[in-house]
Amino acid sequence: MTPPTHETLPREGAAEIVERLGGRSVVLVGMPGAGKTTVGRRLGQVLGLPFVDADHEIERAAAMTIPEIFALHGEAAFRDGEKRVIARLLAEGPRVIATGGGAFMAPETRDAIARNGLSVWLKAEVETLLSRVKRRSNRPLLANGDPEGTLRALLAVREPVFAQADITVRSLDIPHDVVVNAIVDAVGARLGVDAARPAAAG
Ligand SMILES: Nc1ncnc2c1ncn2[C@@H]1O[C@H](COP(=O)(O)OP(=O)(O)O)[C@@H](O)[C@H]1O
Ligand SMILES: O=C(O)C1=C[C@@H](OP(=O)(O)O)[C@@H](O)[C@H](O)C1
Ligand SMILES: [Mg+2]
Repeated sequence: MTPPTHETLPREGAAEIVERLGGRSVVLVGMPGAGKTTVGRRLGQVLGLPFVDADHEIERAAAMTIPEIFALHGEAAFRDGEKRVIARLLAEGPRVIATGGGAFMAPETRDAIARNGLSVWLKAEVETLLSRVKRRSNRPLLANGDPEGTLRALLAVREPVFAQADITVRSLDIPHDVVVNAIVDAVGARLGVDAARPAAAG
Protein backbone atom coordinates (compact mmCIF):
# COMPACT_ATOMS: atom_id res chain seq x y z
CA MET A 1 0.00 0.00 0.00
CA THR A 2 1.83 3.10 -1.17
CA PRO A 3 0.21 6.48 -0.73
CA PRO A 4 -0.54 8.41 -3.92
CA THR A 5 2.45 10.44 -5.07
CA HIS A 6 2.92 12.91 -7.88
CA GLU A 7 3.86 9.95 -10.07
CA THR A 8 0.39 8.40 -9.66
CA LEU A 9 -1.18 11.43 -11.33
CA PRO A 10 -3.29 12.28 -13.37
CA ARG A 11 -6.10 11.86 -10.90
CA GLU A 12 -9.00 9.49 -11.34
CA GLY A 13 -11.75 11.23 -13.29
CA ALA A 14 -9.25 13.48 -15.08
CA ALA A 15 -9.73 11.80 -18.46
CA GLU A 16 -13.50 12.20 -18.24
CA ILE A 17 -13.15 15.84 -17.23
CA VAL A 18 -10.92 16.50 -20.24
CA GLU A 19 -13.37 14.65 -22.51
CA ARG A 20 -16.29 16.71 -21.21
CA LEU A 21 -14.32 19.92 -21.63
CA GLY A 22 -14.59 19.12 -25.35
CA GLY A 23 -11.55 21.18 -26.31
CA ARG A 24 -12.22 24.00 -23.84
CA SER A 25 -9.49 25.13 -21.45
CA VAL A 26 -9.61 25.56 -17.69
CA VAL A 27 -8.77 29.24 -17.12
CA LEU A 28 -7.63 30.51 -13.72
CA VAL A 29 -8.55 34.10 -12.92
CA GLY A 30 -8.09 36.18 -9.76
CA MET A 31 -5.96 38.76 -8.04
CA PRO A 32 -2.15 38.88 -8.02
CA GLY A 33 -1.00 36.44 -5.36
CA ALA A 34 -4.10 34.26 -5.68
CA GLY A 35 -1.87 31.37 -6.79
CA LYS A 36 -2.93 31.15 -10.44
CA THR A 37 0.56 30.43 -11.74
CA THR A 38 1.59 28.03 -8.97
CA VAL A 39 -1.67 26.13 -8.66
CA GLY A 40 -2.27 26.17 -12.43
CA ARG A 41 0.96 24.28 -13.10
CA ARG A 42 -0.04 21.50 -10.68
CA LEU A 43 -3.61 21.47 -11.99
CA GLY A 44 -2.29 20.82 -15.50
CA GLN A 45 -0.32 17.81 -14.23
CA VAL A 46 -3.33 16.46 -12.33
CA LEU A 47 -5.69 16.83 -15.29
CA GLY A 48 -3.08 15.67 -17.81
CA LEU A 49 -3.39 18.94 -19.74
CA PRO A 50 -0.58 21.25 -20.87
CA PHE A 51 -0.15 24.26 -18.60
CA VAL A 52 0.55 27.74 -19.89
CA ASP A 53 0.93 31.01 -18.05
CA ALA A 54 -0.34 33.94 -20.13
CA ASP A 55 2.16 36.36 -18.53
CA HIS A 56 5.06 34.09 -19.50
CA GLU A 57 3.72 33.87 -23.06
CA ILE A 58 3.49 37.67 -23.25
CA GLU A 59 7.08 37.95 -22.00
CA ARG A 60 8.22 35.39 -24.55
CA ALA A 61 6.40 37.12 -27.42
CA ALA A 62 7.76 40.54 -26.41
CA ALA A 63 11.22 39.18 -25.50
CA MET A 64 11.15 41.29 -22.31
CA THR A 65 9.83 41.08 -18.77
CA ILE A 66 6.46 42.44 -17.68
CA PRO A 67 8.08 45.32 -15.71
CA GLU A 68 10.03 46.18 -18.89
CA ILE A 69 6.85 46.12 -21.03
CA PHE A 70 5.10 48.45 -18.55
CA ALA A 71 8.11 50.78 -18.36
CA LEU A 72 8.85 50.92 -22.09
CA HIS A 73 5.39 50.66 -23.66
CA GLY A 74 2.89 51.33 -20.85
CA GLU A 75 0.03 49.35 -19.37
CA ALA A 76 -2.28 49.84 -22.39
CA ALA A 77 0.22 48.09 -24.68
CA PHE A 78 0.56 45.26 -22.14
CA ARG A 79 -3.25 44.87 -22.05
CA ASP A 80 -3.40 44.71 -25.88
CA GLY A 81 -0.77 41.99 -25.91
CA GLU A 82 -2.52 40.17 -23.09
CA LYS A 83 -5.82 40.03 -25.02
CA ARG A 84 -4.11 38.73 -28.15
CA VAL A 85 -2.08 36.11 -26.31
CA ILE A 86 -5.06 34.77 -24.33
CA ALA A 87 -7.21 34.59 -27.49
CA ARG A 88 -4.45 32.57 -29.17
CA LEU A 89 -3.97 30.24 -26.19
CA LEU A 90 -7.73 29.56 -26.04
CA ALA A 91 -7.83 28.84 -29.78
CA GLU A 92 -4.96 26.37 -29.48
CA GLY A 93 -7.01 23.84 -27.60
CA PRO A 94 -7.53 22.35 -24.18
CA ARG A 95 -5.05 23.55 -21.59
CA VAL A 96 -4.84 24.89 -18.12
CA ILE A 97 -4.26 28.63 -18.56
CA ALA A 98 -3.14 30.94 -15.74
CA THR A 99 -4.08 34.51 -16.60
CA GLY A 100 -2.61 37.69 -15.13
CA GLY A 101 -4.70 39.42 -12.47
CA GLY A 102 -6.11 42.10 -14.80
CA ALA A 103 -6.89 39.91 -17.82
CA PHE A 104 -10.47 38.98 -16.89
CA MET A 105 -11.37 42.69 -16.70
CA ALA A 106 -11.37 42.93 -20.51
CA PRO A 107 -14.88 42.11 -21.84
CA GLU A 108 -13.49 40.54 -25.03
CA THR A 109 -11.27 38.25 -22.95
CA ARG A 110 -14.24 37.25 -20.77
CA ASP A 111 -16.23 36.50 -23.93
CA ALA A 112 -13.39 34.45 -25.41
CA ILE A 113 -13.05 32.49 -22.16
CA ALA A 114 -16.83 31.91 -22.02
CA ARG A 115 -16.71 30.47 -25.55
CA ASN A 116 -13.54 28.40 -25.25
CA GLY A 117 -12.99 27.77 -21.57
CA LEU A 118 -14.25 27.20 -18.08
CA SER A 119 -13.26 30.07 -15.76
CA VAL A 120 -12.14 29.40 -12.18
CA TRP A 121 -11.81 32.34 -9.78
CA LEU A 122 -9.11 31.66 -7.19
CA LYS A 123 -10.47 33.80 -4.37
CA ALA A 124 -8.29 35.05 -1.50
CA GLU A 125 -8.41 37.71 1.21
CA VAL A 126 -6.32 40.87 0.90
CA GLU A 127 -4.13 39.81 3.85
CA THR A 128 -3.35 36.51 2.13
CA LEU A 129 -2.63 38.21 -1.20
CA LEU A 130 -0.41 40.80 0.44
CA SER A 131 1.75 38.28 2.28
CA ARG A 132 2.22 36.36 -0.97
CA VAL A 133 3.01 39.24 -3.34
CA LYS A 134 5.58 40.65 -0.92
CA ARG A 135 7.84 37.73 -1.82
CA ARG A 136 8.39 38.85 -5.42
CA SER A 137 8.68 42.31 -6.91
CA ASN A 138 7.82 41.61 -10.55
CA ARG A 139 4.34 43.16 -10.44
CA PRO A 140 4.63 46.75 -11.68
CA LEU A 141 1.12 47.72 -10.55
CA LEU A 142 2.08 46.93 -6.94
CA ALA A 143 5.50 48.62 -7.06
CA ASN A 144 4.21 52.02 -5.94
CA GLY A 145 5.10 51.85 -2.25
CA ASP A 146 1.55 51.02 -1.14
CA PRO A 147 0.87 47.44 -2.21
CA GLU A 148 -1.89 46.99 0.39
CA GLY A 149 -3.81 50.11 -0.67
CA THR A 150 -3.36 49.18 -4.33
CA LEU A 151 -4.53 45.61 -3.76
CA ARG A 152 -7.61 46.85 -1.86
CA ALA A 153 -8.46 49.34 -4.61
CA LEU A 154 -7.98 46.75 -7.37
CA LEU A 155 -10.01 44.18 -5.46
CA ALA A 156 -12.93 46.59 -5.01
CA VAL A 157 -13.12 47.09 -8.78
CA ARG A 158 -12.32 43.53 -9.83
CA GLU A 159 -14.19 41.37 -7.32
CA PRO A 160 -17.64 41.80 -8.93
CA VAL A 161 -16.09 40.81 -12.27
CA PHE A 162 -14.23 37.77 -10.89
CA ALA A 163 -17.56 36.75 -9.35
CA GLN A 164 -18.83 36.20 -12.92
CA ALA A 165 -16.43 33.25 -13.32
CA ASP A 166 -18.04 29.83 -13.81
CA ILE A 167 -16.50 28.44 -10.62
CA THR A 168 -15.14 29.99 -7.41
CA VAL A 169 -12.51 28.19 -5.30
CA ARG A 170 -10.94 29.63 -2.14
CA SER A 171 -7.17 29.94 -2.22
CA LEU A 172 -6.34 29.54 1.45
CA ASP A 173 -2.81 29.19 2.85
CA ILE A 174 -2.97 25.42 2.69
CA PRO A 175 -0.89 22.93 0.67
CA HIS A 176 -1.17 23.67 -3.04
CA ASP A 177 -2.44 20.17 -3.77
CA VAL A 178 -5.45 20.73 -1.51
CA VAL A 179 -6.39 23.77 -3.58
CA VAL A 180 -5.75 21.79 -6.77
CA ASN A 181 -8.03 18.98 -5.57
CA ALA A 182 -10.75 21.49 -4.69
CA ILE A 183 -10.55 22.86 -8.25
CA VAL A 184 -10.74 19.37 -9.77
CA ASP A 185 -13.75 18.56 -7.56
CA ALA A 186 -15.51 21.79 -8.58
CA VAL A 187 -14.73 21.42 -12.28
CA GLY A 188 -15.80 17.76 -12.17
CA ALA A 189 -19.06 18.67 -10.43
CA ARG A 190 -19.74 21.43 -12.95
CA LEU A 191 -19.22 18.96 -15.82
CA GLY A 192 -21.21 16.17 -14.15
CA VAL A 193 -18.25 13.82 -13.65
CA ASP A 194 -19.01 11.45 -10.76
CA ALA A 195 -15.61 9.81 -10.59
CA ALA A 196 -13.69 13.04 -10.04
CA ARG A 197 -12.43 11.93 -6.65
CA PRO A 198 -8.82 11.45 -5.56
CA ALA A 199 -7.55 7.98 -6.50
CA ALA A 200 -7.52 5.66 -3.48
CA ALA A 201 -4.16 4.57 -2.12
CA GLY A 202 -2.98 1.09 -3.06
N1 LIG B 1 -2.33 27.67 -1.42
C1 LIG B 1 -1.24 28.41 -1.18
N2 LIG B 1 -0.71 28.46 0.05
C2 LIG B 1 0.39 29.18 0.31
N3 LIG B 1 1.05 29.91 -0.62
C3 LIG B 1 0.58 29.92 -1.87
C4 LIG B 1 -0.59 29.17 -2.22
N4 LIG B 1 -0.82 29.36 -3.55
C5 LIG B 1 0.16 30.18 -3.99
N5 LIG B 1 1.01 30.51 -2.99
C6 LIG B 1 2.21 31.36 -3.10
O1 LIG B 1 1.81 32.69 -3.41
C7 LIG B 1 2.78 33.31 -4.24
C8 LIG B 1 2.07 33.88 -5.45
O2 LIG B 1 1.61 32.80 -6.24
P1 LIG B 1 1.40 32.94 -7.81
O3 LIG B 1 1.10 31.58 -8.32
O4 LIG B 1 2.52 33.69 -8.44
O5 LIG B 1 0.07 33.85 -7.87
P2 LIG B 1 -0.61 34.58 -9.10
O6 LIG B 1 -0.10 33.95 -10.35
O7 LIG B 1 -2.07 34.38 -8.90
O8 LIG B 1 -0.22 36.01 -8.97
C9 LIG B 1 3.83 32.24 -4.56
O9 LIG B 1 4.93 32.44 -3.71
C10 LIG B 1 3.12 30.93 -4.24
O10 LIG B 1 4.01 29.92 -3.83
O1 LIG C 1 -3.19 42.41 -11.64
C1 LIG C 1 -2.66 42.80 -12.70
O2 LIG C 1 -3.16 43.70 -13.40
C2 LIG C 1 -1.40 42.16 -13.15
C3 LIG C 1 -1.07 40.93 -12.62
C4 LIG C 1 0.16 40.19 -13.00
O3 LIG C 1 -0.12 38.78 -12.99
P1 LIG C 1 -0.40 37.93 -11.64
O4 LIG C 1 -1.84 38.09 -11.30
O5 LIG C 1 -0.06 36.53 -12.02
O6 LIG C 1 0.49 38.48 -10.59
C5 LIG C 1 0.63 40.61 -14.39
O7 LIG C 1 -0.27 40.18 -15.38
C6 LIG C 1 0.76 42.11 -14.46
O8 LIG C 1 1.76 42.51 -13.55
C7 LIG C 1 -0.57 42.83 -14.17
MG1 LIG D 1 0.80 34.66 -12.11
